[in-house]
Amino acid sequence: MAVTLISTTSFLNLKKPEAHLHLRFPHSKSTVISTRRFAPMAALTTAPTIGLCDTFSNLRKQGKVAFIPYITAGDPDLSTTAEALKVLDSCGSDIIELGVPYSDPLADGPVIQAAATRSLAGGTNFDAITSMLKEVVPQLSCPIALFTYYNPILKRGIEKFMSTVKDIGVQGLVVPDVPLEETEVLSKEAVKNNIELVLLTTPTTPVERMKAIVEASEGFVYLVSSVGVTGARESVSNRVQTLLQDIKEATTKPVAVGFGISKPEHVKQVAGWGADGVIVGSAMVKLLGGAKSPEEGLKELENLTKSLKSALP
Ligand SMILES: O=P(O)(O)OC[C@@H](O)[C@@H](O)c1c[nH]c2ccccc12
Repeated sequence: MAVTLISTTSFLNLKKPEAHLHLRFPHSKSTVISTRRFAPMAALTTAPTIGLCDTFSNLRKQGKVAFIPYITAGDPDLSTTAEALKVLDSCGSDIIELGVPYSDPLADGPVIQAAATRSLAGGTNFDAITSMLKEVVPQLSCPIALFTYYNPILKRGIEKFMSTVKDIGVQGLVVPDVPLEETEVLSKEAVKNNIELVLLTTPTTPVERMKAIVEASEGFVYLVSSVGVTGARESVSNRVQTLLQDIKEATTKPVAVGFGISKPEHVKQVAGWGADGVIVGSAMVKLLGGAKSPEEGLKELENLTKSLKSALP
């Protein structure tokens, strides 16, 4: 079973990595946003999950669009996260994006920032997440998307980080605050560990930079639908349609759209514009983090997933 640890590159075109501490994600042109997987083992084992790219090509053959939910690991706690992964998987998610909580999630809006704070306050750390994944991944039929910022990777060391996540069957990597210029370092280690490196492009990424990004992206290209941070929006900008066209002129790689998507009509619209996948985060996180009990959160997560998934071709 392969877990896809998707780590994004280069939301911010940061000449000096320390600069990102003063920048909000994503920005005006000046800070061009480029873009840069617990019970005893073998409890239930299924065939190894295919990778990101293969997941998309299988869906493409069936004329389907990937549904990719995001939740924050450890919010409200890791055992609920383990259950949530199974719920999302059984409700038909094609790739599940799981966030590693981080103290300075500059690309995240209030919902996901609060989830990260709760999770860290509850003692969640990277080792606990990977041991949970080691147990849960064999029970899932879809690759998990685990989301992390650059510091946790640097703190652990890129090589050690990559081999650790590979051991849980990870196939991809995405980090929102790493400069595109440093993508190469991640990419080399990623390839060595058979990890697909997913890169992101945004509405403010200049065409030439977007082309370099989609060229280097593995697995799929993440199109950030709107400027600003993550968070459910009332509507999805029509600009996504032209952004998708521009990207599809530059590459045949699958493109998944994220940011702001939270309703079936959003999902329908983005799929209708030609997206190969839709990513829904804050709307999911809000249900889990805001519920009176984990059971209630899981039930609401199931309902939202089913309603969004059913809106997809
Ligand atoms: O929360 P939204 O608006 O539905 O967007 C998806 C987003 O949550 C997920 O892909 C994500 C979580 N944290 C991020 C940081 C940067 C880019 C993307 C993300």
